[in-house]
Amino acid sequence: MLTINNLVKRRGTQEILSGITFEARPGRVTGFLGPNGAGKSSTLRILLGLDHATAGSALIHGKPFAELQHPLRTVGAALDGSGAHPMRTGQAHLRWIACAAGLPRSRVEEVLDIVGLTKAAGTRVKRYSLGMGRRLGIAAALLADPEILILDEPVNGLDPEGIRWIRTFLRKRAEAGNTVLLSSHLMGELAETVDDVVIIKQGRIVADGTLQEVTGSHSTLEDAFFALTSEQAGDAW
Ligand SMILES: Nc1ncnc2c1ncn2[C@@H]1O[C@H](COP(=O)(O)OP(=O)(O)OP(=O)(O)O)[C@@H](O)[C@H]1O
Repeated sequence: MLTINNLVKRRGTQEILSGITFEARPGRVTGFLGPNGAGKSSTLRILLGLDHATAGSALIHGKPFAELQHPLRTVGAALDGSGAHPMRTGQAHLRWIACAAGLPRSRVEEVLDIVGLTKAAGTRVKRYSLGMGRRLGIAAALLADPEILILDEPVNGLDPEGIRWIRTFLRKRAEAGNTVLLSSHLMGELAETVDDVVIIKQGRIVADGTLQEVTGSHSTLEDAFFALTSEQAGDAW
């Protein structure tokens, strides 16, 4: 369970998060959606202990990330890129992380299989496509088999096959009882994947509910998203 409560972040004179409140629950895929610069990554970075909040809290099972007893077993995250050295193979990258985290080597082969990278395990990361890099980032996040998965813009730039794979993968994760939180500025690709939707615009939550609730009277989630996020002129996309 992820609980974000009245989160505020100021950078200099700019308030980039203004009282963000929402939850992501087990067994569900929660889509954290909003245009570029809305504050999605900033929220996720605070949740993962990579940045400090000015006020409010972002808790994982009721605790800040830094206080988790078993952080890797609790939460896995893939933010931008795979984070792998381009000259390393995907397998070597994962073995290095597994070793540092005290996880068995055999788990590397398991996660390579889960993300469909077994055949490319021995290929250097510099030769990976964008989609393969995403899969490698997800594989690293899965190494300790965490209950919670947090992905920042997982479908951005992927081809239809890659998007389909991510959708199926996330649905399976949630159906197994895990909590999945993903951010995106793309709506069309996600409507079939998410159970719950949180929409952020200019550092404020403008909608929060089940997919059906947020879609409301609009014909699609994409229409609802545009209606909720394009009220003011001059919004950046
Ligand atoms: N390190 C930083 N220093 C200063 N401002 C920042 C920093 N990181 C983010 N911001 C600003 O905070 C705001 C929110 O940015 P953030 O990256 O969280 O948005 P986002 O919703 O993830 O956008 P995107 O979809 O483009 O990744 C933006 O105005 C951005 O310019």
